[in-house]
Amino acid sequence: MAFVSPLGNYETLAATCLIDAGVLSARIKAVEAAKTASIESSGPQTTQEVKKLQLQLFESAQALLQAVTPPEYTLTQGLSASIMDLTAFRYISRWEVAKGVPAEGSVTYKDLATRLKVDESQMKRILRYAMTRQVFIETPTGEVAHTQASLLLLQGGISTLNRYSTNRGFPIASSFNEALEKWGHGSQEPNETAFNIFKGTDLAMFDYYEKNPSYATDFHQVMSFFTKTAPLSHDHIKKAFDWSSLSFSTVVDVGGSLGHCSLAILETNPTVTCIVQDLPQIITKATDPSTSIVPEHLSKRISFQTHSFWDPQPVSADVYFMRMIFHDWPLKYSKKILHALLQGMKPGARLLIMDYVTLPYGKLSLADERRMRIRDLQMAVMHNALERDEGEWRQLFAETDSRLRLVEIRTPPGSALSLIEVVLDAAIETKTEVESVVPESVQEKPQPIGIVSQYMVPQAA
Ligand SMILES: C[S@@+](CC[C@H](N)C(=O)[O-])C[C@H]1O[C@@H](n2cnc3c(N)ncnc32)[C@H](O)[C@@H]1O
Repeated sequence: MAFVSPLGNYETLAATCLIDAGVLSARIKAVEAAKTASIESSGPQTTQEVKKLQLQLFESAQALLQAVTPPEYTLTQGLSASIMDLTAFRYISRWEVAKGVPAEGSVTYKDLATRLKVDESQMKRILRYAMTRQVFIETPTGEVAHTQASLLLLQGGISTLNRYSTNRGFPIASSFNEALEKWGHGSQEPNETAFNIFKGTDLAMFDYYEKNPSYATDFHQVMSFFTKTAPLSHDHIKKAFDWSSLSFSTVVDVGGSLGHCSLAILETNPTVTCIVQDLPQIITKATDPSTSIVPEHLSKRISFQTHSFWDPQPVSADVYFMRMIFHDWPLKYSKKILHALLQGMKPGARLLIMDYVTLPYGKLSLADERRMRIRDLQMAVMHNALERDEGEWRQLFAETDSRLRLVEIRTPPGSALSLIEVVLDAAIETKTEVESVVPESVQEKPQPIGIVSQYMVPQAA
């Protein structure tokens, strides 16, 4: 007898949709009424509120849809749809179809095909499929017009992400099985991945990017797009830790890219200085006046240093900040990063890791659960890495060095990332890199319970 997942009964799920729909409609009506009466409706805040309610309804509807989806659908028709979504979006992105359609009004298939220099019949079939996903629409006179979704393809961030997902993400992920066949199951080597099969390279992804900076551009654009989304907003960096408690401290931002996180930290405390470390290509970009993102008023308190986190940490600082670094690396390599960092850390120094902390299966809404699992698999196919739960974070610290004490895990409301605060205790013994067994002293030592409060996940990362 198959296990039927407890998704709740149909009436409850449908009632939730009805309530959410009612609240959303009422809010939209109130906003419209305020506009008609020329009453000041509070602008972006109102738009945000409506979006939030729309998202709530979308999530309730997904839960209902999931409950009523026939079991065979996901494995058959649903799968065919996923394949054709990717095929159509890949075509649309490659031949920049969105740019050929006027933002207002419509265009005939013939004129559009001529504009794009493609075959009209092929294009029409692709677009008619995409229309089933609300991307473009056919007007009553048989012409092509934009929908809200297709218009988004004219925006930098979303079109870059769409191009990256269809051209890179999809072909890379589809090589996952080949990577396992070639290198075996459970490899922890970052150069034995689906990415390596896809590119035919023996370089790990970030090393490949260092050697092929133009190829890396898309990735960095996608990262910068994600950083602007609410769940990865810099505000969470400011709120996750009491930066004002630091006095004339130096923060080393390891793998800090162009320094965007450090800039957020600097804004919280005028006595703090930051050193951003990253690979040579990135530091060149960060310090080149034409690509630097550092505003004049913060330039005296931030510096950049070429440093690979595989090498001993050259700076002895009060605080080390590492955001979205460890999720790119499996246990074996994360331990190596920590060992190299420990070379520069003095007792009492703090390591602030801002990264994902996954929750046990089933603790999140279906939509959030799915987003979390997507990210985890992205790490698997790109790097043989993973998103960690609290136990896996504890394991990483305990297996690296018994002096690394996890103080607390905090998740600011609305943040996809948690702040994991770790202190280097003054202690007796440092484990060597080759040892991987958790020593008895650590097993017996009561660990503080981490606080994983509100947990939200972004669209992807
Ligand atoms: C996922 S990005 C995170 C960037 C930034 N910390 C943030 O939160 O947006 C990973 C960063 O690690 C850097 N990186 C990769 N390998 C590195 C290495 N060996 N040493 C230092 N930085 C490295 C990459 O260049 C990139 O900037």
